Amino acid sequence: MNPEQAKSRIEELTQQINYHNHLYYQEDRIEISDFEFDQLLEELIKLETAFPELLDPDSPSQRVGGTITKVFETAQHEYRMLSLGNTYSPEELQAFDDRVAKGLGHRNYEYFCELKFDGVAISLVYENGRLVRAVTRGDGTKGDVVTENIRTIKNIPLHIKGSNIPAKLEVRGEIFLPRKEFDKINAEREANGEALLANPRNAASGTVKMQDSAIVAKRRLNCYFYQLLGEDIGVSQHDEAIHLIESWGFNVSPTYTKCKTIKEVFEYIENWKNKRFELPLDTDGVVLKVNDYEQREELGFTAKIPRWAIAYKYQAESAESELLSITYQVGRTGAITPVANLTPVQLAGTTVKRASLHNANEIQRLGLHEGDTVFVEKGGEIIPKITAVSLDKRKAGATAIKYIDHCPECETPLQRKEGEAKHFCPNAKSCPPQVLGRIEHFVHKRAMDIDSLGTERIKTLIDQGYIQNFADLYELESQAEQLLGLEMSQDQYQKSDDGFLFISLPKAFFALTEGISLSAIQKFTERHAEQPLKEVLSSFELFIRTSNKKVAQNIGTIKKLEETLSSGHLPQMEDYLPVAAVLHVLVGNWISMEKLTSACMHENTVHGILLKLNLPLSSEQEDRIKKMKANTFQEGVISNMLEGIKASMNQPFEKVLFALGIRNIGENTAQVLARHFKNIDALAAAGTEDLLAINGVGEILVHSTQEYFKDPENRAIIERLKSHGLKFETEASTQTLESEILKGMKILASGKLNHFKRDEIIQFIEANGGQYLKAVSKSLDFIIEGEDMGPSKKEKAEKLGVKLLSEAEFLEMVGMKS
Ligand SMILES: NC(=O)c1ccc[n+]([C@@H]2O[C@H](COP(=O)([O-])OP(=O)(O)OC[C@H]3O[C@@H](n4cnc5c(N)ncnc54)[C@H](O)[C@@H]3O)[C@@H](O)[C@H]2O)c1
Ligand SMILES: [Zn+2]
Repeated sequence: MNPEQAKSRIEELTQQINYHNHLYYQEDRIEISDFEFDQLLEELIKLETAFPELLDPDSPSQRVGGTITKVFETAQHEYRMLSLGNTYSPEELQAFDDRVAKGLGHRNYEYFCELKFDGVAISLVYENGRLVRAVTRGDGTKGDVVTENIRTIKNIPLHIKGSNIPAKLEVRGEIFLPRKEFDKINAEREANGEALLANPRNAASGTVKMQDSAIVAKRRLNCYFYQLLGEDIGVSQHDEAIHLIESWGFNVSPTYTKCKTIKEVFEYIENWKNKRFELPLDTDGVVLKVNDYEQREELGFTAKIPRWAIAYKYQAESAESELLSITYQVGRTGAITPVANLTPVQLAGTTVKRASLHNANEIQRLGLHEGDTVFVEKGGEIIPKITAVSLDKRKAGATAIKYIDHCPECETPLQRKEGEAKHFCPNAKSCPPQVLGRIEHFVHKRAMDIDSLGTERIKTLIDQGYIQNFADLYELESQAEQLLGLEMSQDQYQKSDDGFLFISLPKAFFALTEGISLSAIQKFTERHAEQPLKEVLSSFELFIRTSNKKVAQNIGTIKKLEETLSSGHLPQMEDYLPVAAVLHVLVGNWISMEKLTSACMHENTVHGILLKLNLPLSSEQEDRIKKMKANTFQEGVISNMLEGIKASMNQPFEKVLFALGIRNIGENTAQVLARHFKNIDALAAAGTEDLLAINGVGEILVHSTQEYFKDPENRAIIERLKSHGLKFETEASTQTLESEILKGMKILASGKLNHFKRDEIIQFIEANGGQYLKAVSKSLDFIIEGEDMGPSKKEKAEKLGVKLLSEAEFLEMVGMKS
């Protein structure tokens, strides 16, 4: 490559890297994997090394990738917050160790190793044991002050206790969102019809930079600490520092260890390669650091990274597998997700049987054909993905995968919106997973809070036609009697094309016999799965003779079953028995076969059939028939459920509004809207202007709200809910008299107030016509200065010429002089 070519390639790389850095740090999004990003950076560094005259001091190779935002105050870091060098190759890691050895004149040294946590870096400054400031890494020199948000993280000490705590110290760590929390948030977002968070790292980063600490608190972020800094911290080794901060109550990941040689480091890396997936958070490598602080000083820094530490990053593992089929899942919002079913392979320590395909574009991009051999990769994600197809192994005559055009759950033709990657089922009103999703959202703890209604129960009530939307819940009471004995899992049933009900062999055998356990019967039927039904029946007789005490009685029953099957004109199905035949044996002759068969049409469970026939059964017969059923609704469960439904009528308007599941109206928006409009009719009648005037309401929300209220069916559901006594207006506020005394004013409160708690002051300002802003800015009318308002905030306010009012002055102004 000549200097000309190098120059243009360097420019190209710089531009690309800056673009991806911007996405990654400012927008919390990615378009390429970390590996691809690191390759770009490595290429740039190589070129700059080969052509040193082309090195621009502003090159992304010389700078820490992040920047500061304009929303928060900024603070200078006392010690720069650097990045880490990284490598994916053992050879380069060995080369790093050689450099360290050389740099230290081949004296002895140790490495402190721990996992590289995939989150966001944070710096906490403590003065006299009190947390005074939390700052993001920013551009390495200065960062955003996000103290309020960080305070909400439960295991971050606000005061540190212990002896010998330096007057001033700094602790650094990585904030992360535990994978479980991430999944939970996404499940909720999906149910609310909100956009999903891409990965736990982006979610953590976005959360730390949120404007509203109350939402941050709900996200349950966590943090691992890995560094202690300060003038007189009194230790000279890193591991001692870690023990120290641990003893002060900082959360330290238990994964750390000390290694005496690079060989031990390699063992550590190998050891965690698969085990790291069992950790509660995403990790993407191992960080090794020279343990001794004096040795660190000798080794020093480059512009961007320390020379005494490096990150070894794990490459995503890949394996080959065969595509068996594609399942199309219908989400709670109707979005279709294709999932590849694969022959099981071992990957990153787990057996992989499925891989996500995201959407139709992805299938097309891969050019997937039936039965293809594919490469699967598992990175940080929990669900592996297919990265490529092995064309050499494509089977002759294989056809390309054709994407479905009808909903697999309800047969409605699928739609795809302009600019959206996913297909979706537009039948929101009666597509079962969508109905389930809405009702689950409705009963959610943070909505109507009916905790006696779990997913399985809701599903059953939908499948059996008891509810179609949440308004039906309030009419369940009148059907309590029918619910008794309702079956919850219907895996044991099959229906023929014309709607005739069959029951699995094990369940039927279990009901027909006595003294044999269901699991023994299941083992028996598994062993005989390949045999035709006739042979299975005679094998079962043999099984009874050799393993059961009640031989005569049980054989008699099976004989009767054989008779029924051969005499009647009952339909047949592999591995299943007609429910009519089993009931005939159990109930006896006094009900005709015709009646039984017709009752078995278009019913989904034995429970449904018995309701239809309304037979006077002996208790012994009832007991035996019960053995055919799945888990059922019992009396206690039903009364519990009905009580929960009744109690939910007391939920306040904002919860009811949230529960309705209007697109884009999350919990907080519901609160804001409820407070503003006070009742549902005012909200329904609100015009675009009225809505847009509210803080935090944008066009998208206006659109979905208006769409919702336009639909007569939604209005009808609201009317029904109203008639059942649900609250569709706010209760008269007990807190303050509403006034317009603060009308049009933009206000911030900072520091500790005596008269108000944090959320009270916000409520108070809003209830009196003012607007609460969360950061110091020019547009503020004034700041209410609390007891310990931060000096930097104060300075900024003064610089911008924003007026400061003491709490007493503010109280006087609103006529609440205390
Ligand atoms: N995919 C993309 O488009 C894209 C874009 C930009 C950056 N990135 C990725 O971001 C990373 C670059 O970011 P970076 O400069 O922050 O470097 P880095 O994240 O690779 O390394 C530095 C950071 O590691 C963190 N860390 C985690 N565990 C640690 C531990 N045990 N000890 C010390 N530090 C620990 C610290 O927060 C530190 O700031 C690369 O991994 C890169 O692949 C990706
Ligand atoms: Zn559907």
